[in-house]
Amino acid sequence: MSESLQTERKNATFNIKELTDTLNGGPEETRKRKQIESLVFNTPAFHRQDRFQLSREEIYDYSIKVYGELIKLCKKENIEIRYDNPDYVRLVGCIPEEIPVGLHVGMFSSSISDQGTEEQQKKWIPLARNFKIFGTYAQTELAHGTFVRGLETTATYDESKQEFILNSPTITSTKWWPGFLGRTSNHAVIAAQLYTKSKCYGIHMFIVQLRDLKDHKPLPGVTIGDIGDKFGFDTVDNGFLRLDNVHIPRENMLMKYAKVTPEGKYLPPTNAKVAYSAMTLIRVVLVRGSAKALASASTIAIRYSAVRHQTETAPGKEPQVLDYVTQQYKLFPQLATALAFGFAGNYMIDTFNKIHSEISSGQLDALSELHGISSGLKAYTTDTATAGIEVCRRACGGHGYSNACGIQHIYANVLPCVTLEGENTVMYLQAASKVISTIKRLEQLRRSGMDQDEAWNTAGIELVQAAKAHCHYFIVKNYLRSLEKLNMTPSLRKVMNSIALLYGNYGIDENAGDFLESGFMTGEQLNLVKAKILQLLSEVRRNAVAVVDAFDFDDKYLRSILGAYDGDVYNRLYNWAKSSPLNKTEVHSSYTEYLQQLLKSKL
Ligand SMILES: CCCCCCC/C=C/C(=O)SCCNC(=O)CCNC(=O)[C@H](O)C(C)(C)COP(=O)(O)OP(=O)(O)OC[C@H]1O[C@@H](n2cnc3c(N)ncnc32)[C@H](O)[C@@H]1OP(=O)(O)O
Ligand SMILES: Cc1cc2nc3c(=O)[nH]c(=O)nc-3n(C[C@H](O)[C@H](O)[C@H](O)COP(=O)(O)OP(=O)(O)OC[C@H]3O[C@@H](n4cnc5c(N)ncnc54)[C@H](O)[C@@H]3O)c2cc1C
Repeated sequence: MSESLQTERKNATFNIKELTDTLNGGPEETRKRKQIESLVFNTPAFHRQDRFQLSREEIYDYSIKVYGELIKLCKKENIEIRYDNPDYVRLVGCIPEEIPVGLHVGMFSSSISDQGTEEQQKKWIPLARNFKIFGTYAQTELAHGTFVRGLETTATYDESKQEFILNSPTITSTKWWPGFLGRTSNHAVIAAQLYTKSKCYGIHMFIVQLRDLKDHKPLPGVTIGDIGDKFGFDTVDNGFLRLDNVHIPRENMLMKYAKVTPEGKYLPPTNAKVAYSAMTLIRVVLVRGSAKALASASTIAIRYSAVRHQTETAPGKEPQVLDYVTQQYKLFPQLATALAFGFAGNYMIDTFNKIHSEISSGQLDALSELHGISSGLKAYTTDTATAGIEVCRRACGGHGYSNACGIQHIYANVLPCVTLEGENTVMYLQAASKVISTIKRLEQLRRSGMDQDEAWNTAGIELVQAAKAHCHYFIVKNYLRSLEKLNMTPSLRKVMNSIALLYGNYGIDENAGDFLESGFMTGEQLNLVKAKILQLLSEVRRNAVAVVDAFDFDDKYLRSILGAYDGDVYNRLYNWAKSSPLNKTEVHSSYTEYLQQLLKSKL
């Protein structure tokens, strides 16, 4: 155990377990979480030491193995695989890899349970829940992702056969990006333009079988594969799919809201956007996912910054880098943001569950509001967390650039979230319409003679800025309100208040221009904010390691040599480097192959 970390933990002014329980929702929730997590951390199949030395194909193969192990574990422990089962969420939440079950449960199954009729749910949900089929959610196409109404895949109703014919009419209509589509899934919920009696009724969802259940070969009319290497998400076979007049029964259209009768008559839903419900669920999940990712990166960087000593500030005295105010200004706001986003994630999940049960009973009034706030918070938290995770990585200096740091994998897994489930700019624009000052701007543009679309586009930058400000304001308000409602000992509350005040003041300092421009604050007041930040950094310093310890991440989850709980960084780093495949032999074969000839040749 690193002496520096031991001292940090001894100096803490609050009870770490109390904060862990507070963040988990109580000691019983902590107990349940740790009990469930131990199932994963004690199953060797979930932890390959050489995971980051595997080829893309080996990693995919490994992810499918983990998929199978997870299903076996859930069956053995009688944990129902549902996104609304807390034990399942705890279990899958401690596996740091993106594995196929996420999309199968979080989008394929949830689309059917949210948008399928009773009969359709009775037929498909047991198959999905018992993994008799593997599904994905195939909406995005080669040429369209954001513009859902512009998708080109067609589903044309043939009333003589009472079937839909699914077709990819153009190269641009090829489904492109859906997770676990390329190699894994044998079914998909497919978004397609519905045609009946030669009329188009827009995007609807259809269950389509893609592969034979006996030998997993693509069915007739199905061309399918992986889209190739990506920036990250290397366990995921994001795929492409072309459909050449694939026939499916009429009953495969998800018809809880919109319907097509056997005679081909279209019966519209009360709100067409209910078809988008699967996206809303994942946007809600991504808010909490961003908090967890930033908390993980903060844990690694703050522990390492307590272990790392650098530069003599006095003869013979080399301080911990965590004592540098610049290092505190990098890391403590990330820690505060992770906590703020955690509370925002809790709010989002609670709000989603409340509105989701209303929607399930047919009350769709709050659908648009849920869409607005979930889109805005998804955009704001994924943007901010992605940037903050990189700040944490850079704060680890040279070893932050080694894969031994562990932050790279967190970053690579969070980075696509600024795009998937709705490209963030477009998502901000879903919340901006609620912001009064921007509306005034739009009205001014309209009065100048612009039409709505042109005015909206011209005001786009301000709309996005307004949406960000709205989301930031909401998160600060929700953070403070959440702390007020929590029972905490005075010592813990003091620490949490300092961190929350740091988050608020840091946000003002980061956006000082807006506060000045809007007249909300003077230059003098902004100087007071900067002074307050310095004071708060000093207050947080003493407890920073104890606060990240309270996140209670297992070393097997963090997979970080720099951020391990015991802080034994240098020994581990040396042994990790020595175990690199490149060091298998004293002399690498490239010497005899190439270097030796170079040395001998007369260049
Ligand atoms: C744990 C599981 C791991 C999963 C890993 C993640 C896998 C990734 C999956 C994906 O990426 S799936 C594909 C995601 N794609 C998108 O997010 C596409 C983004 N684009 C859209 O959502 C829509 O195109 C749009 C930008 C919202 C615009 O939609 P549309 O053009 O149809 O809207 P308008 O005709 O302009 O009408 C706006 C009107 O509709 C309301 N609305 C829009 N979307 C929703 C919704 N999801 N829910 C409810 N309401 C919605 C919107 O509020 C407007 O209402 P009013 O203001 O007019 O009342
Ligand atoms: C890792 C990963 C996993 C994915 N998994 C799935 C999946 O499982 N299923 C699925 O269906 N899809 C999936 N996707 C696709 C994803 O949902 C889309 O990429 C996403 O919705 C963005 O759409 P796009 O790619 O068309 O981006 P575009 O919209 O083409 O974005 C390009 C640029 O255009 C800008 N832009 C676009 N429209 C507007 C506008 N109206 N106003 C202002 N600016 C605009 C954007 O802001 C952006 O800067 C995945 C993507 C990734 C990266």
